[in-house]
Amino acid sequence: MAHEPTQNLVEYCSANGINIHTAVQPKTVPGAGLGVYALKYIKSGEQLIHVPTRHIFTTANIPESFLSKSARKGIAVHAQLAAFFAFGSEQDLQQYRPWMATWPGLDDFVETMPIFWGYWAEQVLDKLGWTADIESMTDDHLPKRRRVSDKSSHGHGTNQRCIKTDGTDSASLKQPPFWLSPALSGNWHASRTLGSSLLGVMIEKLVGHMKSIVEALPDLHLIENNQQLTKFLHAWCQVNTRCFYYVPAPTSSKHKTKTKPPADPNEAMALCPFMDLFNHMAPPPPRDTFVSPTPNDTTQRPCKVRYTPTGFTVTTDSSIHPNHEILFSYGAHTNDALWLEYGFLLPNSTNTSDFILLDALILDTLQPLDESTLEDHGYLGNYTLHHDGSTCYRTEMVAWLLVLGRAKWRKVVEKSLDPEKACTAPTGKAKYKKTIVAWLERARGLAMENTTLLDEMGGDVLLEHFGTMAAVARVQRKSEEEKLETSRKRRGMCLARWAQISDMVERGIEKIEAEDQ
Ligand SMILES: C[S@@+](CC[C@H](N)C(=O)[O-])C[C@H]1O[C@@H](n2cnc3c(N)ncnc32)[C@H](O)[C@@H]1O
Repeated sequence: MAHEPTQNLVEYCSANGINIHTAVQPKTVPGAGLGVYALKYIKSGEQLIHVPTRHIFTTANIPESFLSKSARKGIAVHAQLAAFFAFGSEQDLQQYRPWMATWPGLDDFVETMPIFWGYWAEQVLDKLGWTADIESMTDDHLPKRRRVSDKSSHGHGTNQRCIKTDGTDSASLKQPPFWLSPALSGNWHASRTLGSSLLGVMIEKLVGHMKSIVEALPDLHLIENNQQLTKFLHAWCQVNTRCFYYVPAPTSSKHKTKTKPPADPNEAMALCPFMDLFNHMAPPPPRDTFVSPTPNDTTQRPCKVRYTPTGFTVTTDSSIHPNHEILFSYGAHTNDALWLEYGFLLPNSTNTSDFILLDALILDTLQPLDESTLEDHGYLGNYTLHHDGSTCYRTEMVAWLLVLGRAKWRKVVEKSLDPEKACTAPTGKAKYKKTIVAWLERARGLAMENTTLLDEMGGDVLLEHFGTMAAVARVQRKSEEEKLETSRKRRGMCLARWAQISDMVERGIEKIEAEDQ
């Protein structure tokens, strides 16, 4: 009987001096691909894994025959790693195959990561200069109907007919649609947009990476050939979701000083066998340093990951019970960031790092002079509502501006006074509360509206908004039924996020209403 990929990986690790605790086993986690489980009770402080430095994969492991030193200049580490795992020669990749065999398939990313969907996918292809003409040279087997991207304008040249996703033939979407959460799309579906969006930033990064690879390795035909383009995107997502922050230790004992980390932390990227199998849990609040945990404290905490000159070490930071999943923390990320970068949402209640941005809703209610006053004092924008319903200090300061008036508010800020104490009007606090509640009620209304609109989407409209990036769809060749099913799943993720946003907003309203007058 053929070995399971996870069993092969364990054997590969053991043969290569990668030390794995005997009570640790990778296995499938419903809804999360593979994960790592405890077979037996594991105490807090036990070492689970040690990966020697020679098995940490960095750009130093990419052979020059694939990418010369001079060609690497100006190519992000992320892009170099992705290109190697996508297009390295079989001879070079062979040694990593038992490890790579445990990585997720293309569908896992394409289904869950919004960069592959609808409007956003079109943005990627447009920025890459992916065109129907190039497309038709490489994909002759495709039915004509699905190759339409004729760019012919209808009437005023604003409504290009253009299929860049696997949806139906339709007018391409000109505005970022609201259906993702506001932080991802930059759009609350209110009159103001948020300006920047997490997804927009990711698209710029991806496109920049791809263009640099096209320049360095033109023979790959990365843009002209859908297979190649898809292969790169797949590897890019593997690297994005599996990398670790890593700065090499000094190479000799003579050079004891630590290697200087790169200015851009994204350049300190490495991949690491087995360690990339751990799923994420939100980081718990920091422990009170003066109180040691009680012996019967059973709260599970993420493992500690440390880099020492000999390699990476993973140690438990709490006891783990048999058959429980052992987890890492990928950092204090909002659910929007987890969705964008990793393609999943944590249940609202478990992500204490979650928050949403209220900027568009708050700025909508301000006069231009209010905005310039806030800007002059460094309070313009970045207004957050946290997962527990608390609003940030910046939001509160805007509410106080509307209560106190500009002149008094300026004095409060310049003299670092407490605005509540500085407010002499008897109805001041009530007005302050009412202002914040009004913003949150607007958020509640939009969340409900957007949910209803999403719920009502069906058939072709659903495919148009949630279709897969055309270049990728042409490689996947899913049936119409499968495409619709995938679109429904994606819509389901959006609905789940809007439900989380609604819950946060409800908690916010309850919290502010419960405050003393
Ligand atoms: C570093 S990999 C972890 C191993 C991965 N599950 C696998 O099958 O190879 C990160 C990916 O795991 C999944 N993941 C991690 N934590 C998760 C969680 N708490 N819930 C759902 N999926 C999770 C996401 O697909 C993410 O992109």
